[in-house]
Amino acid sequence: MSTNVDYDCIVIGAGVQGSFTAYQLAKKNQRTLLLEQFVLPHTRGSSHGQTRIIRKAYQQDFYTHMMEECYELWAQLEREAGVKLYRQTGLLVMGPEESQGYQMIKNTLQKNKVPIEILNRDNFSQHIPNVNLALGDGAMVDITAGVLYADRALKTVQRQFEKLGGVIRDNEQVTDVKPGPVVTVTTSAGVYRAKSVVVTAGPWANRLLAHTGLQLPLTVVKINVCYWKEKVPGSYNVKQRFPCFLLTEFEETKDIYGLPSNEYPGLMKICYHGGSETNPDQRDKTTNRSDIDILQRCVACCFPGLVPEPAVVESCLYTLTPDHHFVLDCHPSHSNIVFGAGFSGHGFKFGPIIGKLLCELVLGEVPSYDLSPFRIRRFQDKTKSAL
Ligand SMILES: Cc1cc2nc3c(=O)[nH]c(=O)nc-3n(C[C@H](O)[C@H](O)[C@H](O)COP(=O)(O)OP(=O)(O)OC[C@H]3O[C@@H](n4cnc5c(N)ncnc54)[C@H](O)[C@@H]3O)c2cc1C
Ligand SMILES: O=C(O)[C@@H]1CCCC=N1
Repeated sequence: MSTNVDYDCIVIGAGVQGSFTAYQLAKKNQRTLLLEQFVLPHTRGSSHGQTRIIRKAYQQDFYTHMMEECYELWAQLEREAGVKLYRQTGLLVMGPEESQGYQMIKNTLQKNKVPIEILNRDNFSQHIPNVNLALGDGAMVDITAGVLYADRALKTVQRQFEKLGGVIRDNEQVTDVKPGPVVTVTTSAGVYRAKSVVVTAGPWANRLLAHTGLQLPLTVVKINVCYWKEKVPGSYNVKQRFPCFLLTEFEETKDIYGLPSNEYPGLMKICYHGGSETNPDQRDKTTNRSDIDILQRCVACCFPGLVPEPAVVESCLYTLTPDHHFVLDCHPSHSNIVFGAGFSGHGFKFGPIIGKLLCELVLGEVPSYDLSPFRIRRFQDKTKSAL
């Protein structure tokens, strides 16, 4: 080990993005430290919970392209660790047939030859029982989509990182980051020096980046994670191959999405893709339930086999960018500080590819994908740099 650094790289934040980045760095023989402020596993950020949707159904080609490789990377991790992380269920996409959002998803899937099934009003209920297709809505199924076992995935990638010689220190909050050719990271327990640092701090990203003189246009919102009881147990169950779903519009508001009942017996997860702004350290002090009113109307209208009142409500955080695209970049003044932030409520499925891309940025390699949709220069006047 060289005398003036403790690690080649320090990754700050052990959510899905930091954990995959640390794992990729260790695979490239980088001596890597992964720091986490809470005791692992925890439920205070964005990566907790048992399930997430994985899909290629996106409006933008660039996400669909990244997902092609990402499915392979998930499968590779499953093989390496000998665990099952993905279950194919398909994703039912419903939305006003003529709307731009619905048509853009359909075009992207067709253009990229993703296997899909278009359903019409006559064969819909035969394929998808217990769901009402709203008048004027179209329906299609992204066949290869499914469920990722999120908590298990996080634990698995962290264990694989440690097997590669990586070090995880949890219950250790980063309190300062001093930029320079060698970056000095101060925590609640000590001081570490590294050639480079990756900030993957989720809802706390701006708090960390402030030490480096950078602020991104990020908004943190609290999501009410709602579970709905099946009237007939099993009718929306993953074992019955009930699909995940995405409703691109309901009452002209944001998307609504759901996953088959799985983690809690007899309860299906259905959430509104939005929430109210919060301070991540005060998450439980604020409760806005206006989204739950919308969800109740949606459940009553489209899911007649569910009790239209949530049986369980949990909390999770989104960190939103203005365009809802991720931020993957190097610090404008310190190229050895790399960050991944603003995953805008849809980043989990991309974990393996985000890890690969952030690792490439650390190593100064040409990124495997065009990063222009994710660079900070797109924000122009919204990015505050004190340097
Ligand atoms: C309800 C909900 C449903 C979702 N559904 C989907 C889905 O179906 N499919 C999908 O692909 N995505 C989904 N997402 C989005 C996805 O879960 C997130 O994009 C992803 O988890 C973000 O991960 P992250 O690593 O950036 O953040 P986090 O998981 O929040 O990780 C950041 C970590 O940094 C740590 N940290 C912060 N500051 C410090 C510090 N100073 N010192 C040390 N550690 C620090 C935090 O404690 C935290 O552990 C959903 C999100 C939510 C909330
Ligand atoms: O990322 C996902 O697939 C889910 C569903 C759509 C909205 C956000 N998260």
